Amino acid sequence: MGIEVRVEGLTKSFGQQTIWQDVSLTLPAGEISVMLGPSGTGKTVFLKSLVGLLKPEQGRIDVNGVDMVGGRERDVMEARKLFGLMFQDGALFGSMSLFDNVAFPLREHTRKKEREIRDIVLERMELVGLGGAQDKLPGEISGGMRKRAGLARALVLDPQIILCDEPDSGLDPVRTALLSQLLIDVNAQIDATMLIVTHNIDIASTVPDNMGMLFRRNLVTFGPREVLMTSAEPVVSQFLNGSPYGPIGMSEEKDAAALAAEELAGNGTAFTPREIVPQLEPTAGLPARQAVHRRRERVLALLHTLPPAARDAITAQLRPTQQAGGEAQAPTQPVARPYIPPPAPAQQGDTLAIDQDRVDPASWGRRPAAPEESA
Ligand SMILES: Nc1ncnc2c1ncn2[C@@H]1O[C@H](COP(=O)(O)OP(=O)(O)OP(=O)(O)O)[C@@H](O)[C@H]1O
Repeated sequence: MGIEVRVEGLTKSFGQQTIWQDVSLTLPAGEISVMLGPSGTGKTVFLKSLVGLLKPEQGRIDVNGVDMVGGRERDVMEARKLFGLMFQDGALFGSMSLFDNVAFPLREHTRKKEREIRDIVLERMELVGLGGAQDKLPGEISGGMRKRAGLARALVLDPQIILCDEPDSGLDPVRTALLSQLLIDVNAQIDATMLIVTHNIDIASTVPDNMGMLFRRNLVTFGPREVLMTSAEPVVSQFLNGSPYGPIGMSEEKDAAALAAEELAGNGTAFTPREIVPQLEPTAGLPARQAVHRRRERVLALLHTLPPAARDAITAQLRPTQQAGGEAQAPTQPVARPYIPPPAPAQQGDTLAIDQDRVDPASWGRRPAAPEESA
């Protein structure tokens, strides 16, 4: 199971510029969380701080008993091995094949033999739908494939915490929907704690268990997804609705005069309640997400602390139903799948389609057929 990440009172500045201050939140073990926020609000800085690559001036980040801010560098380096990182652009080495890119962390951080490395790399590439593409160079493949290669690389060290920085950037809507499904499927199979930074509302509304938002150097909110989805905060409403009207401007925030002018023109940030889209479920045939059951218990325990709108939304979805026999039973999970048109004919490996055979959990630990065998 993934590891809980506890952030307390975190403040980060670069010189005179405060990026965010007094940020406190907990990423629950094995659950998927999303961090939203306009450009430049410090989401990437937050991810880099979690893994100890940037050092906030104040606060602590507890990962498996190690403080990633003030802990001994040797302990921080050790704790860093618990993380898998997926960067915006895949961050692949252009001169290395996909195989070598994905193998890189294993060669750098372990003493595994090449045969074992090969097995792990091919498994993870298969998991993300890149079976057969191991000899390609990053420059020879599509942006979607590069993302998936980045995800495969993030998975090779069996991470217990996965951080994804804008995994959807540059992807078309279909690839984004398939990527959302892939993130859910990966979580179902390895039960890792995941934090995804994204601007994409489709990912935000269908993938995470928890959501947060950074704005004006502060964490606006962080908690069960229903809290943010039902929030009447103008900045949250504006962001989720993609509206030009509200506190977010081109240079992050509008001044009071600009906001007053919008109000006068009748373009104020009136709250419009939005429908909560059901969360995606793992692809048929994969194990159920273990986090769902843990989250149900956790969220029900903190229900009384949440705003009424969030409480109602959660109660509608989570409250165990009392059956005639008296036994409490969890409600069936709502099923929501984005419409995915049939994939166009594609070259081998040049699609983000989740092929059932490829992601069959039984394939874990089994060496997939080499391209010439499967051709
Ligand atoms: N190493 C650094 N030195 C100085 N300033 C930095 C550094 N890294 C980031 N910043 C500044 O921190 C701020 C937040 O950057 P960050 O990349 O975290 O934003 P973001 O929310 O991820 O933006 P986007 O959504 O556009 O990717 C920016 O003003 C950026 O210029």
